[in-house]
Amino acid sequence: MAAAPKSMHRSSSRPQLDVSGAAIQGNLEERDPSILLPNQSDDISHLALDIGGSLIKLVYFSRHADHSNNDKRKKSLKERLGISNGNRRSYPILGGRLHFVKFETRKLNECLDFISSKQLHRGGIDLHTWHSPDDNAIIKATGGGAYKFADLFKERLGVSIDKEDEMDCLVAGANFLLKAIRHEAFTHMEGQKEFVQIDHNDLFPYLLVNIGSGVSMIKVDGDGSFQRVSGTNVGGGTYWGLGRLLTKCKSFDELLELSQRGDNRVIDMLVGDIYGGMDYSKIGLSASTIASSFGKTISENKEPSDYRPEDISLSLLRMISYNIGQISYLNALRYGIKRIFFGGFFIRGHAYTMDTISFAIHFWSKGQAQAMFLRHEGFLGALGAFMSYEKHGLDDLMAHHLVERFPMGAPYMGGMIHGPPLGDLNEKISWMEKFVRKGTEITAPVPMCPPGTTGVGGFERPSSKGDTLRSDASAAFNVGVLHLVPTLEVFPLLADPKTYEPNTINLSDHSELEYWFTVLSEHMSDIVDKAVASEGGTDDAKRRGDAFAHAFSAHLARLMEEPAAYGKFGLANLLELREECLREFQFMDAYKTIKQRENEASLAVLQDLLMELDSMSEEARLLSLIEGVLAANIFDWGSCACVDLYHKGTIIEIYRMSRKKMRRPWRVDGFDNFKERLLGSGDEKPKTHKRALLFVDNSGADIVLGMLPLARELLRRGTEVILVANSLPALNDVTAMEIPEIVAEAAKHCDILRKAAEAGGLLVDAMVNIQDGAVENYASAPLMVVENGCGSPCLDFRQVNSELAAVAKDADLVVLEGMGRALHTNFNARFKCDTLKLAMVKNQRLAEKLVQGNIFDCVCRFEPAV
Ligand SMILES: Nc1ncnc2c1ncn2[C@@H]1O[C@H](COP(=O)(O)OP(=O)(O)O)[C@@H](O)[C@H]1O
Ligand SMILES: CC(C)(COP(=O)(O)O)[C@@H](O)C(=O)NCCC(=O)O
Ligand SMILES: [Mn+2]
Repeated sequence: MAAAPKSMHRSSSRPQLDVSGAAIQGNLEERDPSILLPNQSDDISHLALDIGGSLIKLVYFSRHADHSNNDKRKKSLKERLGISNGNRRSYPILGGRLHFVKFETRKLNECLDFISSKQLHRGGIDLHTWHSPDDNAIIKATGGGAYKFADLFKERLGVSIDKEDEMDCLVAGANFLLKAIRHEAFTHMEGQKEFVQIDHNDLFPYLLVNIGSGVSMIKVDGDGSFQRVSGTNVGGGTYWGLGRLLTKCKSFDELLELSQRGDNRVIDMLVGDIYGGMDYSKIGLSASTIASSFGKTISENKEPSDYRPEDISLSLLRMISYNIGQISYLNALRYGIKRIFFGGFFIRGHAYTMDTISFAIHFWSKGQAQAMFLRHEGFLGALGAFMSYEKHGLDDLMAHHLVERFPMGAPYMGGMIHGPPLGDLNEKISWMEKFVRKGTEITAPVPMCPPGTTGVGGFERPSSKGDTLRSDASAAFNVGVLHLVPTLEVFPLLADPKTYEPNTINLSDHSELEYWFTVLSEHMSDIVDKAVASEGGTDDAKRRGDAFAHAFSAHLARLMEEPAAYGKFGLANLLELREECLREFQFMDAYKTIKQRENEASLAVLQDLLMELDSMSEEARLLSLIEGVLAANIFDWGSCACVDLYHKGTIIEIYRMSRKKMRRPWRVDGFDNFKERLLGSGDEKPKTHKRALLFVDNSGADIVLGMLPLARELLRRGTEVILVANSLPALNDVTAMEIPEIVAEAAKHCDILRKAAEAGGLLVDAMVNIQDGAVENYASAPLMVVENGCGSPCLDFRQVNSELAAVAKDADLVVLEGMGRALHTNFNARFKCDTLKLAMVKNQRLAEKLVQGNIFDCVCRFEPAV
């Protein structure tokens, strides 16, 4: 075993920064000196490299200690529900994060500094297989640089490089991405990006074209089964190298940017130039088709400096992209392959490059073959090298284990600031402040005029007009951090997991995107106020609040410009992004005090409500309970309309007003069906539900006066009830952690709840009994709490906590409550069991779109098991 890396104990919510030995590198007068934190490291890290001719790609994994199994309550819940891990390892994979970073190969030193500042080379204390017998740390690496720089790595970092074959790695990386990332591949035609759903059973064979410095073409037939069938020396290095010679550009991005303002007709010889302005229609060539790239320069007596660098860059880019497209097509044809995936950093997410390649494939194959691109384009080799570590278990990863997040990652690019992802909060904020001071929008695009009419083989007009090229730093936003969460699973009650789509609203409709952009922007100041107040309103909190606002605005602006920048992104993702962004700036629970206050106020009137309910007939009570849930769902701090309302009355006043306004029929009214299912009709007594999962929404009146009384009714009828709540806070939503306390308080006023909570192990006193194994002795059906595995106001049933998935197997009733979980997401979702969707619509546009109604209308939708 290697010596343990210098790691520190730190709480998960507020990591400490180890600044011992911190030093500013280089010239202090420099604008952005590098800051090295030599003793700071992630908890445990593993690293793999792909050192290419142009770029070094780094994939590293940081693992965070998992404390979840220490929870006493959870353990007893597991026993109660018969969820056990037995002797087998509970999860085949480690939880943690995969980060993607790149450096220019010519700046290898920056890369070495980065690795050493994060101690990435010292990872793997608990997996001795990742170390060589002589205790030397080993880093897996591929690409030519793994050979060329092996000695340097040994010298500078004291690590040995374990060389992995480049082609093996490319294929392993591509197969992994295509299998594990839901929206990894996309087509790009005429400026339109479209994500492709890959059918894993129908993936092979495909042609993988990796456009790095040079180009490799690999026919892939399966995992580890492939053949490099071709390649070309005219690749990314050619574009960058020739471009540099011809334009004097200092960076690749500058060259690419130039192309966006270019007109290649000045450089390229077109068919029209040869045919006196006419088409050569007999063989299908229009006058604007390029007959000969750079051909026009032969007939003019000009020096290279007489041409505009913009035009040169565009001609070059077209020539090379088109050429690669054409050779790819020929190879696809040669092997009868229909799907071609393009990777490598030459692509650079650049619309024009992708359009040109797609055009070539489409044109030559007459639409038979399709070009697809990959979001992690340049990281295939590095990922493959990472996969080659034995026993990391990543091969078992499935799409539902991965959650992609988009933190403000700019400091990692270009090696300006080296620091750990969490500890560098301060630097992150400084970085935000610096950008704001400079008046530079972080995501500001470089303006681009649509190039003039040019043509390649009938490619009349480059269609990626309006396209933008971002600096490398912000382009890094395209690829987020992949969170590996082994505890996530597909919800087993989904009727058809394959076709399930959580989002109801399609943000690829630009007017929708614009609308939600405005709503979220308008809500910004309120959320910042709450967040800052939740942290005591200190100067530090204000500074973080500002940084959050800038970061989230930057994300919004970025998405407005390029809706597919972060992959397929729905409203649920957008709302979750906001919560994640708050957490990134260490606002762990912005609505903490509001939630407490509302819980207290509601608990104070619970007893009266329960008495009132108990005086009713069964039928009247059921209606009153559902009315209660709908009325109490008004307490939503995420809705602009509701926030306005709160300035006008107390919680109880608003609740009463909301109840008073309840008029049936509701906008969607399936109450009678639900009632019939529960109470039956005539003499027929229906079967009692065995287990109900109640997906709860907001704190305060919503949970206390709405969902708890409904739970109580089900319990009293003999149904086991599991309250399913968020794992992490989102707006004023109640979290799973907060519920036991609320239930304990409510149980003081109600025998039914008390007995059920005791039976469910929710009351701390009751825990003692449970450990005696006295579970069966409880007369009451149990009330339990399970977390859903997410921290968003919406819910994606493809990725829920494994405990929830386990308890769902015996459930025969699902109740989804609230706008986020029942309308924004899952309104159209179908389940294998009876389902009740309850929500008040607190947004006018949504009301119109979804239910052809108005704000504050209610939805009560009952769907019997399918
Ligand atoms: N920031 C950059 N610096 C240099 N080249 C870049 C950059 N971004 C994209 N490229 C392009 O990507 C190519 C390298 O792609 P990559 O997949 O990393 O291949 P390699 O492994 O050969 O370095 C370069 O030749 C260039 O065309
Ligand atoms: C974030 C929410 C989905 C939460 O609603 P809930 O699930 O609590 O009913 C909702 O507040 C929302 O859509 N807000 C933005 C729309 C608006 O301000 O009108
Ligand atoms: Mn909510």
